[in-house]
Amino acid sequence: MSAPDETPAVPGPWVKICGLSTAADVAVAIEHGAAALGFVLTDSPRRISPQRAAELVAAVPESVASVAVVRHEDVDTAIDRARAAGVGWIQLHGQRTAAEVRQVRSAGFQVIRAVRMDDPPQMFEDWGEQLLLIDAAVPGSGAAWDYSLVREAAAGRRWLVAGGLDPRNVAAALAASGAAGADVSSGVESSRGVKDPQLIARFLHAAHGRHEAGAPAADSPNGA
Ligand SMILES: O=C(O)c1ccccc1N[C@@H]1O[C@H](COP(=O)(O)O)[C@@H](O)[C@H]1O
Repeated sequence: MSAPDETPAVPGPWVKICGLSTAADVAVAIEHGAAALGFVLTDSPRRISPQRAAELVAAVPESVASVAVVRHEDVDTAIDRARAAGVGWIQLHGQRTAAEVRQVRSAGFQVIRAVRMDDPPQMFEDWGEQLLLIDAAVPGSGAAWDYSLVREAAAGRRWLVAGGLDPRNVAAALAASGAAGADVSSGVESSRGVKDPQLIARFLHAAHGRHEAGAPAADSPNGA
């Protein structure tokens, strides 16, 4: 379980790879510098059981945050699933309240609270979560948006940009938005719900501004 009091100190942006379901993809994400790994415990093509998540989390070092992703579940259910998965973090999507964030924190979890880029500015205020996550207007759609639009509203917050990111646009999205990190699911998949290890590696390298000699450019299709 990884549940530090603050977001782990990693050099560069804090990058989360979401929707992992295989040990091989977990290993690639860790090897290439992911700060956090997301396990989807809610309705999604990427959904896995808490028990499967626990098997994967067992191989995640303390320095990397393991995150249970939930959406419509009530907080008690989210906490039960996260405990069964052995994660230290819960990513809360859906309509949430500050009281729910406090309840999850009181249960011992770090919190990523997801909001939409077109939410009213008060939704970007600090409700006690470790990180805010600002997603597309249609969360999980994989659609890119103008990441600069929330720069002012989110200034002063420690937040992750998400929605439609891929190896080609993540560096520009980080620069335009002022976000402390990025979160991705669709943009590192070869088909819906199927992660591509090469895209995971390219995404992490691009987000961290690493362009190793011999590595295919991140701004070409599929990095090829
Ligand atoms: O990844 C999912 O299937 C998912 C399901 C339910 C809630 C959130 C989910 N993922 C999060 O969605 C955003 C955007 O992802 P994408 O890169 O546009 O596909 C991201 O924060 C994921 O953590």
